[in-house]
Amino acid sequence: MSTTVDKIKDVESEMARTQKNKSTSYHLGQLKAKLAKLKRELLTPSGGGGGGGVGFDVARTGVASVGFIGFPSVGKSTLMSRLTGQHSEAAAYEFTTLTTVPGQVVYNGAKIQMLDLPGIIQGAKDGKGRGRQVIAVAKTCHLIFIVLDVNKPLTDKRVIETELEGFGIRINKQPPNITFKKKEKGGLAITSTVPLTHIDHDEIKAVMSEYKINSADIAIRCDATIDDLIDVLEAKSRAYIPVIYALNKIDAISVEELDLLYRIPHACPISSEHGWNVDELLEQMWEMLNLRRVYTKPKGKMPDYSEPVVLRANACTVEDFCGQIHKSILEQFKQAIVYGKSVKHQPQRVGLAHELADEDIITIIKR
Ligand SMILES: Nc1nc2c(ncn2[C@@H]2O[C@H](COP(=O)(O)OP(=O)(O)OP(=O)(O)O)[C@@H](O)[C@H]2O)c(=O)[nH]1
Ligand SMILES: [K+]
Ligand SMILES: [Mg+2]
Repeated sequence: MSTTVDKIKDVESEMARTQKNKSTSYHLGQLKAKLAKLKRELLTPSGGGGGGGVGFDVARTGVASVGFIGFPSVGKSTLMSRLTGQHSEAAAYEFTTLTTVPGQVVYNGAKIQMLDLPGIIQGAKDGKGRGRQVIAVAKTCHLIFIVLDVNKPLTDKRVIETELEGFGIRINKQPPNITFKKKEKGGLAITSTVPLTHIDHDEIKAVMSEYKINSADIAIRCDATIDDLIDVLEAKSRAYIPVIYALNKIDAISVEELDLLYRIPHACPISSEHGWNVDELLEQMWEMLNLRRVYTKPKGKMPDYSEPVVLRANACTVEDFCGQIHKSILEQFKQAIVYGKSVKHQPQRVGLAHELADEDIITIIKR
């Protein structure tokens, strides 16, 4: 019996043999969908092993977690110790770190968990080394630092990205703007609001049929690729995670070389060893995490600016705020009075569903 890895190789080589043209687009669509399904199978084997594994899952603390991913000896642990004060063993030999090492940074009053992880190597997503367990942890983080050694060629960047993408992580990307609604009958009705330059309807039909969806309304609102469509169908095994490229060891390069590095999007050149530019890295981290600080103002008093309640952008309603303070507040909740960017009038009375903005000030009125 051939293994999933064998099957993947077969499909990949068939795709390589097949030229892309009008008459093969249906077949290629089928192959791409098959490939996506096989890859998912590989990541979630029935016997387990696709998940965190012993020593890899750690208790999550703080409002968000940031995972460190990179090849061995790029300086992840040195960065960890530098940022958090939590000692993580660093040394010149590869695979110094063998498990997840958690630490914490308090930034703008928000507790942020940092996860130093073992190095990964090419082929990690296919099970080389402990790569799968490592990437599985990264997949549950709110932000990933891809740590790169500036002395190594930047092809390393591409390799790491491929490893993460192969595991269903989508880097600095929003979910494709495609929706579909299954129907009992009537076939596929495909509508698009922009011209589709990468896919034709045959390819879409082939993919949908591989997923056994023969009748549905499909609305495409972006110039989607077939991979985008597959990402939507595989939504459960995809994670859209922001990434910052921490370009480490800049103490070892010239100013001219450093200048080139600044052109890489989402990059932050640093020296973990010397602590150079790590403030900038934290600032970028804060931007990317998109957290919201909400200050509590007891009735008739000044707001408490010392200890904000910090919310994530996907859970930032007044209800989420109350939940963070104490569940019992919800039972007595009458309304909230809010000052700040989330309201038109200063102040404004709002209900539980109101979404709060960064640095809003809130007073809860009880019944
Ligand atoms: N020159 C220079 N060396 C650094 C810097 N950061 C780390 N190093 C050195 O790089 C080597 C590896 O550092 P680690 O922090 O152990 O790297 P790692 O990525 O955690 O390695 P693994 O846990 O083995 O994957 C050590 O010898 C560090 O002293 C830096 O900013 N500049
Ligand atoms: K090391
Ligand atoms: Mg390490």
